[in-house]
Amino acid sequence: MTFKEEQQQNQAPSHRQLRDKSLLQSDALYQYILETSVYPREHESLKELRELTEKHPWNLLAIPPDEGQFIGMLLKLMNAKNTMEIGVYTGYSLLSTALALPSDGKILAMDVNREYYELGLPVIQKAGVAHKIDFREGPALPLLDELIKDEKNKGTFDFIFVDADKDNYLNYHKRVIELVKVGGMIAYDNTLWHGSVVAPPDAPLLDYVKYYRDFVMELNKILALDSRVEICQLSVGDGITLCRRVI
Ligand SMILES: C[S@@+](CC[C@H](N)C(=O)[O-])C[C@H]1O[C@@H](n2cnc3c(N)ncnc32)[C@H](O)[C@@H]1O
Repeated sequence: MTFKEEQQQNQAPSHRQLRDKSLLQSDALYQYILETSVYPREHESLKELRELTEKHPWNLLAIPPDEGQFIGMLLKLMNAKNTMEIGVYTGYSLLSTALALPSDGKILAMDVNREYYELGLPVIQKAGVAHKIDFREGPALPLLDELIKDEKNKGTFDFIFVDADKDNYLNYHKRVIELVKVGGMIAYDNTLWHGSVVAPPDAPLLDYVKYYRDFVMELNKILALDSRVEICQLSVGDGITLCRRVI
């Protein structure tokens, strides 16, 4: 089936388009994964946060629960302690990270909008992990520039999750590559961008999907050629590219 035909057949909203972001080909399969792996083990507070924000108009922005579970597992395997998140929204990925870090773990979290963060904050506090979070409100680029000015910050982060404005991902990459440690990881979210990275130029895409597609494709091209990182692009959620810094 062509991309166009697939789009036309998907008039009714499915998890791929609306509530949960996933590139899996059937709603039933996605539901099966949730029911057999995520939901029985999802931390009570993640469930609470998901339920609290379900009706928020931008809830689609949050990573899906299977991706949260994946990030949590990855952080534990890496023994990550010092992390950063660019793009917090109401905090689903932030809480997934905070729960996976040790009690003295840290997350430097940035978002232009504190209101979104504060919506989920009570749940994060109730989970007893708010002390791990240092939230900074504002555009991430100047905050990163400030961090880089201080040599002491360079090469100190175990894990950096980038999930904000896609048209700035390359600008983020230029900066976070200096902040992550050799052997540490940067993870870029949405690198398959609703599957649009392989859509023909005339595909009937939503405006915001169309607008960011070229930026995402450019990022993918550059990451594939960047010898400073070893990459692994996974079709989890909307696509996540893991970049392990090697030099
Ligand atoms: C996709 S959402 C993040 C979702 C979040 N990681 C989660 O899983 O719940 C993107 C967020 O990036 C924030 N954002 C957009 N542009 C930004 C910028 N220039 N600097 C920092 N945050 C930005 C938005 O306010 C929004 O909350």
